[in-house]
Amino acid sequence: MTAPRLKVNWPMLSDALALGLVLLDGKGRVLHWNAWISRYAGIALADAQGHTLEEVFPEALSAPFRKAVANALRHRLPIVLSNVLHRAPLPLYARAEHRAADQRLPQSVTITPVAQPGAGHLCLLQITDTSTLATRERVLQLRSDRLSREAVIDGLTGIYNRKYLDDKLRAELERAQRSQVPVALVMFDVDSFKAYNDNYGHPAGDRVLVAIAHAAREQINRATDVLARYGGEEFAAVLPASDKIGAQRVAEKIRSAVEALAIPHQASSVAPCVTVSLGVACHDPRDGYPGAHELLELADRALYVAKRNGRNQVRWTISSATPLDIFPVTQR
Ligand SMILES: Nc1nc2c(ncn2[C@@H]2O[C@H](COP(=O)(O)OP(=O)(O)OP(=O)(O)O)[C@@H](O)[C@H]2O)c(=O)[nH]1
Repeated sequence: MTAPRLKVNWPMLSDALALGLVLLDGKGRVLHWNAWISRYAGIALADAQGHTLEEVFPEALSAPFRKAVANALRHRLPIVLSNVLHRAPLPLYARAEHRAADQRLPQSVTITPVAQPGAGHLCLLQITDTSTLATRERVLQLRSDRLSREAVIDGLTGIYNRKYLDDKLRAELERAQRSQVPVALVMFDVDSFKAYNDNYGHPAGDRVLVAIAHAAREQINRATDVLARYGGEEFAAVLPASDKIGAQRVAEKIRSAVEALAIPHQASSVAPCVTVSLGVACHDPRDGYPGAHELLELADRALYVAKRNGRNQVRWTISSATPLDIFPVTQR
């Protein structure tokens, strides 16, 4: 049994397609295009037939597109212009306001050489609208940006988290070694914070951490400085290209900014308000190459001395220090 023969109306069928079709002759002149192209180009087929695409779209076809069509006609090379590298080769617009703003429809274009007996070599262009793909890509990009941000940001205070600071400290120590510039680390910790939580409640304690983070951030001016919540009620700042004078100044500014917040703390063993103790470790590349862990330990040791000596103060040390080389900054 033979299959029933159907006389297909190809032009009608191509007009029903949800993609653009353009057929060019061997000289690159339009032989035919479908209704989809007429709609998005805003040009009737009759006005395009017999003209090259440069003549039809004098307002700029992308250079890679023109080259790809020429290669298809001259060397019979098929090509796909993906929307990643070539977002919109043809001036096609979904809406009039997009045309006014030259906001082209995102497209993917497939260019195929076609041998037509009796008519020489033709070239078929298929153009698909990739705007939904582009929207999905944008959404995925936004989501991925958000996830990358969340991975390095502390949820409570909005400043960087420990992981980011550890990475940054390692990178800055390497850079310090290469460029022979100093780098400093400040660690600070809220004084009598257990007593604060016990007295005012955990949510009030959280608000104090947020206020301290914001106050400290305002004291850190350089774009390359990084302030992080290092864990619990402990914070840290990496100060690239800072020597001990600069780092001591920043640490003292943080100390007095927290004091100036004047957050009442009746249960503190130090002052009637919330205070912080700070330890600074400065690294001069001429003293060798300490690891991040070593510098953190030095800053922590200085912080410990600040705590032991009465809190609400800054103590500092340098990377070539012996365990006893911890010096005061805060003047009393
Ligand atoms: N509200 C709040 N409290 C926290 C958070 N993380 C840690 N803490 C509390 O911080 C307190 C730290 O207590 P300690 O390590 O004893 O230190 P401290 O009481 O501040 O005493 P010094 O540091 O010696 O002045 C603990 O009670 C923790 O529960 C947090 O995210 N929010």
